[in-house]
Amino acid sequence: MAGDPQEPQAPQSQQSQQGQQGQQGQQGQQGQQGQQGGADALELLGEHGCFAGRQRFYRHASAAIGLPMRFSVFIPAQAEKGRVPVLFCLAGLTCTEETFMVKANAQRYAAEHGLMLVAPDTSPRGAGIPGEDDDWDFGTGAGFYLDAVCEPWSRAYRMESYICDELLRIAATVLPGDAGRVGICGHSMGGHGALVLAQRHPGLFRSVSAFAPIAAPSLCPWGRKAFGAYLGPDPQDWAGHDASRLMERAHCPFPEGILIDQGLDDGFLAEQLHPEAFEAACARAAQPLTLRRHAGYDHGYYFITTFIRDHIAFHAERLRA
Ligand SMILES: N[C@@H](CCC(=O)N[C@@H](CS)C(=O)NCC(=O)O)C(=O)O
Repeated sequence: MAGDPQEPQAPQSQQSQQGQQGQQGQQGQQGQQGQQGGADALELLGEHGCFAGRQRFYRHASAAIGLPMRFSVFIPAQAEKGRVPVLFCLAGLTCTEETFMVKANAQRYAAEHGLMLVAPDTSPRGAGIPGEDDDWDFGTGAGFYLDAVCEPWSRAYRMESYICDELLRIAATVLPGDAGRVGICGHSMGGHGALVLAQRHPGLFRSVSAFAPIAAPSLCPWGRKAFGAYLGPDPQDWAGHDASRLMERAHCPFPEGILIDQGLDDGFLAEQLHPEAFEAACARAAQPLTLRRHAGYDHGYYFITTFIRDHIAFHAERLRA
């Protein structure tokens, strides 16, 4: 369990989480950074056998956030033979680094395809910012996967840098991920994160999908509340962090398509999610989009686990080369 620090029972070859790059196959430019100075040292909090691979939970001192951060990773058995493609899995409001791994059943399909899964926490924790724990949809558990520019949030709420610089580097150096084959998916706030980070960092992420994403945060209460505090009161300043507004000014950033699943019994759909705005933006941008609307499914993980197999296969196909 991620919340219980325990003595790791890692195999001998994995007890040190640094300096094993040479055994994990080829490493790219980012691998060089991971070897210097021990800045990316990881503390193994828990490890479990899972579909012939390893499910691990880590804590580390995050330079991007300035606080300890936790993340989880599923390493498939294929990593014993060399670097493997990586899929970042971003969870929604109130979730932790544990939620997706425990509830989505993604490991079963990631093991089949040889994909490594990385699930970060959903915000910094314990930043000491007044009000950070007051609301379930803002502050702790609600980092929105962006770098805040407004004080006091900008002191720690830097989830975009954390994921795109720090965690990606760790995944491809200390861990056996391939920096050239990285995809991103997410749920709700994490779906927003996936659609936005993929568009903001097209060189990093080669595939993108989402479950019930907050697809037009400028238009919904969750997004307005978070963006207003993290990015400032002027909605003009939010355009670069809104999946639909980014797509409106793009031209087919993902020629191999984007996959979104949305439950039609989702209680947040009408007020918070706005997939139709992203759909319209994709049409304008000539971006292929598969947006599947499913009667009878709500916002939760029973919905996600129903369709996770398709998302893992979608990413595996695009990350294979
Ligand atoms: N405010 C409610 C709703 C939060 C919620 O639905 N969070 C979604 C993401 S937006 C989630 O994935 N929750 C975790 C779960 O369903 O296990 C709560 O605190 O439970």
